[in-house]
Amino acid sequence: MQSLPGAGGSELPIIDLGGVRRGDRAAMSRTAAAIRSACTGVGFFYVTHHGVPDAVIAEAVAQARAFFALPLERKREVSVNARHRGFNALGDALMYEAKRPDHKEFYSMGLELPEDDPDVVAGEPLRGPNNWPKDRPAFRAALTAYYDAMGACGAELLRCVAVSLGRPEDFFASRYRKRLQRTQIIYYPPQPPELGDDQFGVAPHSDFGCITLLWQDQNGGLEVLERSSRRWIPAQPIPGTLVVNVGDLLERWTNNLYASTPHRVVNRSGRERYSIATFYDPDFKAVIDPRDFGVAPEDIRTTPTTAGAHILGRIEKSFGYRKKLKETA
Ligand SMILES: O=C(O)CCC(=O)C(=O)O
Ligand SMILES: [Fe+2]
Repeated sequence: MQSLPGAGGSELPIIDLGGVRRGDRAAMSRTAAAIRSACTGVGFFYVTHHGVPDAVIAEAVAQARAFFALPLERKREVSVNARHRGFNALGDALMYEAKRPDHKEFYSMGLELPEDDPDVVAGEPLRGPNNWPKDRPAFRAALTAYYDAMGACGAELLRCVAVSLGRPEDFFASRYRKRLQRTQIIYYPPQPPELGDDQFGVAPHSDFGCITLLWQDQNGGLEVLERSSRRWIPAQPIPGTLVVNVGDLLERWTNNLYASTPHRVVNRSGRERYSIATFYDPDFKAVIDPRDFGVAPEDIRTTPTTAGAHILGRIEKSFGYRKKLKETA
């Protein structure tokens, strides 16, 4: 059952992580095969028994709702900084050649590193402490717990991904010692129909990094471009699951074996939609080399890079605030 598309009425595969999390060897090979099939196909799947406690999710969502309900000037007190930490107002993110900026607000956090961390001192981009609202300790606690639990789930998933690519389970661990994991709470106001068909909550895009783990509420609105049919298929909400997808960096790393699939969000529910996206990405200096997965040097399709250079390059292109930061620097 576990790798069958169509399970639970969804058009995307549903993969059960429970066996792997219990250390069951047979489950590992089954799950890795299901992951390989999903990643070479549609590039998206749901995971069940993902191990992130319901209470951790519920508290992060409650804190997200309370944060976005604050007056704009309060949210602007933690406006996004050069390390890509903090609040982005409506209109701050423009995907690719989209006509209009995304109709969403979001708040980003990452790995909490002190100012005296050697990589922070050395000026490694995107590194440093988070940009926490001052008077909201419960917000910080909830998001930190969520970040850590999602990080554990991401590590578990990548053990399966490693096996799915014929590598030892711990292949990714040495590339994730100081991970560039970014977690974003996202708020999509109800989208008035008069905004038109070229207005999106998130315009069509593919994700920058290796894998994304998404919690979404019950309102729906995420759609995935199925390449074979050129059809946008809904990633309908399924309680108790996360939606997982391959990003551009893993596509590049696997020399296009795994598919980083375009997706988009339109919140037509008439209600407020909340989601939490976790981009579970490697160390800044991690080398992205398809030879890791047995690709012959003459077959490699892209130039070598590091995770940090790739992700930073994509962030620079997608967020208008970075241009403003440079102008005022
Ligand atoms: O909110 C969602 O459902 C998806 C968000 C997304 O695709 C992204 O932030 O990259
Ligand atoms: Fe995305």
